Amino acid sequence: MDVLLSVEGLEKSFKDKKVLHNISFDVRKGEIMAILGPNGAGKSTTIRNIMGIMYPDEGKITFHGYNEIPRNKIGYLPEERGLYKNVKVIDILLYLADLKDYPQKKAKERALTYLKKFDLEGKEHVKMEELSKGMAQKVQFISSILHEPELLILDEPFSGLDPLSQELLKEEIRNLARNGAAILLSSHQMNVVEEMCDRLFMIQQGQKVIYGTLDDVKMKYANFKCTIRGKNDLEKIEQIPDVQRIESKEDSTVLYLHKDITPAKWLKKLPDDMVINELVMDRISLHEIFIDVATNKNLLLANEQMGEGDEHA
Ligand SMILES: Nc1ncnc2c1ncn2[C@@H]1O[C@H](COP(=O)(O)OP(=O)(O)OP(=O)(O)O)[C@@H](O)[C@H]1O
Repeated sequence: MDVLLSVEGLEKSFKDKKVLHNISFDVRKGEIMAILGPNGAGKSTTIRNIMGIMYPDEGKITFHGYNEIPRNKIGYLPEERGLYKNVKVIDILLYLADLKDYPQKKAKERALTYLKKFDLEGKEHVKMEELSKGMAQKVQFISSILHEPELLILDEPFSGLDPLSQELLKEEIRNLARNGAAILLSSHQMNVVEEMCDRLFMIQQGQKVIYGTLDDVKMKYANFKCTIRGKNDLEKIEQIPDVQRIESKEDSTVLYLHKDITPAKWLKKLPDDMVINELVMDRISLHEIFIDVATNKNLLLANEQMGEGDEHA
């Protein structure tokens, strides 16, 4: 896949506090790439540097290999929401499209199509201040895609949206990627990332901790866990080999297993008299990986496993 945006060796400090350390990743045409990390990790700072809202101390950002970032080819939904309040929906959409040199007639057609798609038909002449928060957010999303950007940067696009609107938005983001847009998405909703993204880049305290395809990350980093429903003595469960951690509730137990176990072999080690009403063997979720990384539990492991060589997997 063609690399559209390339970020190389980004460094950024605020006064004497360094908040980005050697951040490098790329976003390719037609992919949805997630940028993840705990609060304060450096996601928005990275995005603001890409958008030219601030400048890096070191490093290079290129678009199709060129240093010049063409603003009219980028769509951006910032973390801070809010468009001009005292302006009608259609006027703000056309104004923003015009700023990107996008033809007005086409912009109007697209605006009306998207308003309908996002359940905002008939709202084109309503003032922004009269919309609900979620409605205004959908208009802001429309403003970020109206000019058919090649690169779309979405900072927490789903926050504050009801489930139906989230689904509509997800579908539209997938559509845009299918049609060739490169999408960089920042989200704290790991289930959404797991559902939608092709690759992910995770930052912790301004440093890369994980970078790779979702499949790669799960294969290399998500150990197996075994959930057993059935009432069993904890003492007996504790005898089972290759278990890293046990979470036990009333009649359900989750066994987090060591890396490198072979599921079929491990299952044979369960005691014959164990009460099993139901058993599920799967890998830990991205949500659990995130918590492990954010609490530094597996930080070392993450760095070891996702070395430079894996980046272009
Ligand atoms: N303008 C600024 N001046 C000084 N420090 C800043 C500024 N902007 C961000 N920071 C600091 O940089 C670090 C990274 O912040 P950033 O907003 O990039 O994090 P984030 O990953 O987007 O977090 P969140 O998930 O909370 O949005 C934080 O320690 C923050 O306090």
